[in-house]
Amino acid sequence: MRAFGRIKQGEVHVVRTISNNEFRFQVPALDEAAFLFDFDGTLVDIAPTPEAVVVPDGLADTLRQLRDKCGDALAVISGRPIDQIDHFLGDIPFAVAGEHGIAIRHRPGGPIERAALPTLPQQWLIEARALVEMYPGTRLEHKQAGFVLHYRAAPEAGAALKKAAEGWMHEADGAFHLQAAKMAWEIRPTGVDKGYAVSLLMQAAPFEGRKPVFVGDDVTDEDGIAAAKRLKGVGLRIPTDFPTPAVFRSWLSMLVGQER
Ligand SMILES: O=P(O)(O)OC[C@H]1O[C@H](O[C@H]2O[C@H](CO)[C@@H](O)[C@H](O)[C@H]2O)[C@H](O)[C@@H](O)[C@@H]1O
Repeated sequence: MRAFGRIKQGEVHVVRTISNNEFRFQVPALDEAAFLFDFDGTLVDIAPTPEAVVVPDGLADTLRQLRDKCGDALAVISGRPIDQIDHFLGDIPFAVAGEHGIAIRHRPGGPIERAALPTLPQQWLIEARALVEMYPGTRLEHKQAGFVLHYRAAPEAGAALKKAAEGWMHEADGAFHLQAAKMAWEIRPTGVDKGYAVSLLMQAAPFEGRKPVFVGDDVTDEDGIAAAKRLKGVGLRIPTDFPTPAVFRSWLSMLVGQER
């Protein structure tokens, strides 16, 4: 499904899909806005595995144009580590926040700043490795500060993985928490989220003084959406405001003036 029309009345955007559904929201003008986008399920479609994601034709060009038109104020805020966003998007975003805000690179070529957080208990990793061995099709994605148990290829294993993770969270006594993700459970240190990343990025150039427009699709994105709204900006979610990533991308290309 793709958007095929947009009416802009002042700052009100109306996206109409081929099936004639209508989505309305307000977005600041490009010279007043800062854009902070989630990656998986927002800029790109969900794929069977994290590596299988495809950056659709035209997206890089659209994002470059957007960055150009909003004074460089374009960031990607992802649950993925920063190097994976670099792999898919290269130098397109000005800033990148990875691991849900734990790692932030504020400017192109700049250092990656990591939040100081509790160290992941190695015993959980050992147990997680054993667990994914027990359930074929599941997989472990190890991040620096936590890990993800994926069950997209083995949906029937989701409940068992969750139960194990809940046991670890009981031991963690609040230092870590369990995040529901898309066909996955993520174990993350408590204290940093995408809202923190939005707030931090918005404190410095080229984002400072602009109104944040955050777009995401998952539970973890709700913190980014809330932070953008707190900062007098806009928080939009797929599927509430855009039915699919494809419609979101169509809207983006219309926003920068390449009507599709
Ligand atoms: O914050 P995001 O940029 O949306 O990243 C969220 C997680 O995305 C990845 O997993 C999800 O997307 C995969 C590719 O579409 C999919 O196969 C998987 O089932 C999803 O859970 C990534 O692997 C995670 O590290 C991110 O936290």
